[in-house]
Amino acid sequence: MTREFLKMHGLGNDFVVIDARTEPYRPSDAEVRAIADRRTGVGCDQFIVLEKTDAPGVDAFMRIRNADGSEAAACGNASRCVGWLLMEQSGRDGASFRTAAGLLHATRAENGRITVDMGAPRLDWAAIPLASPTDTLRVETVEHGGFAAPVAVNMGNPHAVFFVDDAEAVPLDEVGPVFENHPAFPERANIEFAQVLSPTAIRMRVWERGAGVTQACGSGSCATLVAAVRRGLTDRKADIILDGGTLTIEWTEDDRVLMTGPVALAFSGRLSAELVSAELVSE
Ligand SMILES: N[C@H](CCC[C@H](N)C(=O)O)C(=O)O
Repeated sequence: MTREFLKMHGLGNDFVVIDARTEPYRPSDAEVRAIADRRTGVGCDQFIVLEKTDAPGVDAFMRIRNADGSEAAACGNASRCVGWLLMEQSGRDGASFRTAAGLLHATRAENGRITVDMGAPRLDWAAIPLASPTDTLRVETVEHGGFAAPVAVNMGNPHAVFFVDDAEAVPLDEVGPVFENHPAFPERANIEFAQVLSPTAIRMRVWERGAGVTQACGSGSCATLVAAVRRGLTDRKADIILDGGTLTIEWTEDDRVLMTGPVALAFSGRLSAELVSAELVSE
């Protein structure tokens, strides 16, 4: 059995997308890792499967898997790509789809960009989650390597946002995994390093849980804006300047986080039967 896929990305954060709404598909961790492999597979940061849902007005359930096979409940860049795909298929200017974190709504924005309402941030220590009761505005237990205590934010997935003077100088490959796997984060965490440039602009680089350094992180950009506002560093709407480009994030007064940015469809293809049953191959 082979599977058609689409290769998409949001600012270089790339995805293999499979529409399994008519033929269910629940790949094993090994299959996901094999498909995500940049030499022997298609290569991607996240593997996205659209699953059938009977909920009225909801077009699909979006299953998110990191390159390491782990499942995540939010992926902002993939949400924009899936929102665009669903709108292209329906001919409508909006799409609603569900993730493990809740219901998302995508709409068209100007210049071919897509806006996704990523919902309300979760700010309580237990919602991040953190290992013990902690002030999420300054998580002291995570201090390491000269980096001041981060802000913890959950956007459906856990994030730790470190504010730094120079984002370019952060040794991501060295400190990323230390913080991702820090015992303060029982479900691990996505790690953002943010340099505030102005009240409406932040330079941010990211080490993603389950994927490592990526060109962009949509949920991480949302978490970064929320963290900056909580610290009084920016306005409630700002541009997040990532390695792969810029996202515009707004934390509205009625507690919704709106993310706007581009989407791209790079190519389509077909997974070989060997790749789809990678578990057999890797045994
Ligand atoms: N690595 C994330 C999932 C992908 C998030 C990112 N690609 C985005 O655009 O939000 C996690 O394990 O929570």
